[in-house]
This record gives sequence, structure tokens and C-alpha cells, in this order.
Amino acid sequence: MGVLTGVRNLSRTLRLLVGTSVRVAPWQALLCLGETGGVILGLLQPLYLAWFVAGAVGHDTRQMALAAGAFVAQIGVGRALVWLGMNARFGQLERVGYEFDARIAALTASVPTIDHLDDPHFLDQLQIMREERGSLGLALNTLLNNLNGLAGVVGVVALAATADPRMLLAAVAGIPGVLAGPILARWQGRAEAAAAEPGRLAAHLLQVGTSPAGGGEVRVFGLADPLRGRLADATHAWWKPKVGLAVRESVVNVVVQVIFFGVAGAMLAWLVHDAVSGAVSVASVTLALLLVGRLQGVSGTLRDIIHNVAAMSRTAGRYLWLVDETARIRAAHHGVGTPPDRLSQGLVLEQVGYRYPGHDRPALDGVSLVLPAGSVVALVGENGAGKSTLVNLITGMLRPTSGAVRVDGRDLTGLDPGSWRSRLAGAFQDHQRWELTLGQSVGIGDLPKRDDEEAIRRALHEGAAEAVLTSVPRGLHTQLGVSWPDGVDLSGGQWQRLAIARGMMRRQPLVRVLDEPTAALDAATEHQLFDQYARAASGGRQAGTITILVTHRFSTVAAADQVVVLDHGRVVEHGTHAELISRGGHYSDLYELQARGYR
Ligand SMILES: Nc1ncnc2c1ncn2[C@@H]1O[C@H](COP(=O)(O)OP(=O)(O)OP(=O)(O)O)[C@@H](O)[C@H]1O
Repeated sequence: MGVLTGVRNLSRTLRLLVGTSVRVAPWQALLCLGETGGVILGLLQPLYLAWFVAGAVGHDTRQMALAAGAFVAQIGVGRALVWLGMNARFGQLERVGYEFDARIAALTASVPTIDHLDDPHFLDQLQIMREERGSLGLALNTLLNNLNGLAGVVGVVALAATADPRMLLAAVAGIPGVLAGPILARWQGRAEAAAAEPGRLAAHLLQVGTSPAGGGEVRVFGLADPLRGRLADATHAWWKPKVGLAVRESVVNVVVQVIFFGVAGAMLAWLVHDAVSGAVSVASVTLALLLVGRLQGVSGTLRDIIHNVAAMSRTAGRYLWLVDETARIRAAHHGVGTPPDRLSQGLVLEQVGYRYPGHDRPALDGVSLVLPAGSVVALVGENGAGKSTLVNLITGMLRPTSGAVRVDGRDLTGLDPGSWRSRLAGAFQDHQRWELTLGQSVGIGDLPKRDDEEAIRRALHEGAAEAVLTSVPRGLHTQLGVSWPDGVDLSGGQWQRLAIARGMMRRQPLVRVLDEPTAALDAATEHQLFDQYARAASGGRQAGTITILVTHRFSTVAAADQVVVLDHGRVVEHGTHAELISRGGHYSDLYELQARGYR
């Protein structure tokens, strides 16, 4: 990373953290600076003491009284400022942390498609962000610490220059300590890496030797001596780099201290010499003496600041990466068209292909299909045939890597993804268990109607989920999920039926997808449910709704208008159940095979 990029990233990080803090709670953000004010006031302590000493030497009681008064006032005001700042900081860290968590959730939800969820790099970054929840709040904390540290460093150096410019040389003598920071960090990293494997081996050998199973084998096979030998080797290999590091760290620190105190001592001796000859005031020498300890801390503070800035930039950088990446994905989906109110022709797939990122083989290849408006289409095929991928292309969750999906003749990519999705309904194999009231958990399938009991009851009926309603104690108002007060848990099948009912909430979607929502049920129940959906779908014919039923069970889809058989990402047959059976092809063979399994 070049210096320019580093500076640009740091400036973006600072703008992000400060901007967010100010936007979230402007007054609190301002109060956070109270601590810095307290630090700056604290820096003046040696100045008052020097005045006091100078007053004492000159028998000036007024100066002594003023210096003592200022000293005490500074302590009081400084502590009050620090207290105010710290209180404001704690609240602000939480606010900023929550704000960033909410923004991360909103950013990931704003991505119109799901192909990025197959990108390992995207997933890694998201995983780190999930694990580091609230870390951006802590980054603000780091920023404030750095600000306080920096105020201290600048103040001490400025005071030292005030005492006598020669004291700046003592400050410069601290630079080797700053430079040693990155070198020590590198050594530390190397030592940790070198110790990691032998450390794991030592822990493993220790566990083997002391576990009941391992202990038995060790005795039976006479492994005690070799095990002890290997443990000793592993332990030696583990601590050797650590001891080496400790020795080198000590040497570096001693050298750094010798340089600093050598230069600072020489400067002080020079100052004292000048004070004796009257060329320098006693106040200046006192101030210089009082500052030596603080000057020595400057290099350590700068080292911490450099280290913290790097960590802060990394954390903020991940968030900024997410901002850029989601913006890039959104920009790639530039469709703005509105979908039709109702389908008149239907969906046409033209030579549609899809290849998952990083995969050589396409999951779908050259799929051409006509799904007429108002029809019920069953997608069948064995595991991995490409059914869910096809559904994701139709719902716009994925974009074809070749070919096109047309909606009443218009390319789906030209439609606004959000508008298109608002005209879909569905139930999926990996559905969410919404721990709301039972009514809400179904009602959210059509947000404007989430409290419409009549609509919810109808959806429960069409989703064959009425039995779930009668099995719970407070009907639609029953809280789901045992972690909530009076919450009840449901069986896997009951959750599934609620998911299906949710998919029935939207009355006249353009496309309704039922993607193996019944996979966990037995074949006979699935058959019965699919028949029921097909009957419910006939209500949508007038509205042009296309109902897509997905299953890998061939026996359950006889009621569909069209059965599409997928195999290895290609359409191998399509037609009505009767046509496919009479054709005696792939469908007929597999139908017979599966039917035999159920006899
Ligand atoms: N997220 C993914 N990343 C990479 N490859 C995937 C992904 N999802 C599916 N595939 C691959 O694409 C092919 C089609 O998978 P798809 O899930 O569409 O099949 P399916 O017919 O729905 O299978 P099932 O009946 O098991 O749900 C398979 O080879 C699968 O391994």
C-alpha cells in the first residue's frame, strides 16, 4: 500500500468515524472532547509547579499563591472535564456501534441479488464484521484515545520547547523508541507463528497423555517414554522463539532507554550548568526536570498511536469496503422498469445459463422454456439438477450468465429488482422461523396486510396450515419461540406449514414459487399438499399468476399444467404428466422407479 493510499484511507476512516459520531448525537460527540481538554489542562501542571518554585526562589509569595491556586483549579476543572468526557464517550461508543451494526444490516439487505453470497471473499469479510459486532464503536474509542494521546504528545513537546529548546533534543532522542515499535511487532508476529505449531503439538500430546483413552493406549503400547521425549521437544520448540523474542525485546528497550536518558541527562546537566551561571532561569530548569518523565513516555504513546491507527483503519476499512462493494453491486443492477400489473403472456426463458462464481461447470445450461401466464408449472429433477438455481433466476436473486428471462416480452434485468420482487410470493425449503406471534409470522408475507386476520386465516387455509393454528393456545396471538415469555415451539413440519401460509399471503402475485417447502414431509403428504396448491393456484389463473412447484419427487406433480424435467442443468423433457408418462422417457423411468420405492 502506497503512502498516498494510506493517507487517503486514514482520511476516509476519520471522516467516517467523526461524521457518524456527530450525526448520531452531536452534543455527545462534542462532550467527548472534554477528556482531551482535561488532558491538555493536566499538561500545564509542571508549568504551575515551575512558577511556584521560581516564586519560592524569588520570595514572591503572590506568584507562589497564584501558581498554587492555578494548580488546584486546574486539577478540579481538568477532572470535571475528564469525567464529563468519559461519560459522554461510553454512551457515544454504544450509539455509534449500534448505528454501524444497523447500517451493515441495511447495506447487506440493499443488495438486490444473492450471487455475492457465493463469493468467498465477500463472505469472509461479512463473517469478520459479524464477529466484530460493535467494533466500529470501539474504533471511535480508539480514535478518542489517540486524540488524547496526541494532545499529550504535542503539549509535552511544546512545554519542553518552552522550558528550553535544548529539551527538544531529548524529545528527538525518543525517536528510536518509536521506530522500534514496528520492528518489535514484526518480531512478535514471527515468534508467535514459530511457536504456534509446537504449542498446538505440546497441548495435544499433553491431552493424549492425560485423557482416559490416550492414557490406556500409552500404557498398553509402552509409549510413555517416547511421548515424554516428544513433549519435551515440542515444549522446547514452543518456548525457544518466545524466549528469543523476550531477550531481543529487552536489548532493544535497554538501548532505547540508554539513548533517551543519555541525551536527556546531558541536556539537563547543560541546563543546570547554565542555571548556575545565571544564563537560564530556575523556573526553566525546574520545568525541564519535571518534563523528563513525560518526554520519555512520548515515544511509547506515539508507538501506541501508530499501532492503534492501523487497527482502527483496518476495522473501518472493512466497513468502507462493504459500502463500496454493495454500491458496485447495486450499480450493476440498473433496471428501473416497473413490472406489469398482471401477466398477459407469461415468462419466457431464452437459452438461459448460470455458472456460480469460481465454478467451472454451469449449474444451468441453455434452458429455453415458455411458462404461460396463469399456468401451474412443476420443476422436477434429482438433487443438484438445477431447480433452485432456475427459481433464483426467475425471482431475480441471480442474474443469468448467458441468455435472458423475459417477462411479457421484457428482459427481467430491465425491471427494478425491488419492484419485481414485490410482485412475487413464495415458500422455500430453507425458510426462516420468525419468532413473532403466529398471526404476524404469516402476515408478514404481505406487509400491508400483516394484521388482517381474515387474510391471514385464508392464507393458513390455502397453505394447509390450519392444524397449526388449532394446536396452539392463543390462536393467531400465540407467541412463537420458547425464548420469549409464553412462547411456544413448533415442530419442523409446523414451521414449514407456516412458511407456506406466508407464501400464500400475497393475493395476486405475478409468480408464486413453492421451492420444496415440503421436503421434510413424507411423499403422500407432499402429494396431497401439492394438489391443494394446484387447486389454490387455479384461483390465480384469472390474474395471470404463474405458480411454480419445485420438487425432486416425481409422483407429486400430476396436477400441474406443465412438468419440466431438469437433469444436470438442462431441460431434458417437458409436457403434461400424461404426455411425459406416455412418452416413456426420463420422467416416466424415474416416476416408475420412485413409485416402486413407495409401494
Ligand atoms: N451457492 C452455490 N454455489 C456453488 N454451486 C452451487 C450453489 N448452489 C447450487 N450449486 C450447484 O449448482 C447445481 C444445481 O444446484 P441446485 O441447488 O439448483 O439444484 P436443485 O435441483 O435445486 O437441488 P436440490 O434438489 O438438492 O435442492 C449443483 O451442482 C450445485 O452443487
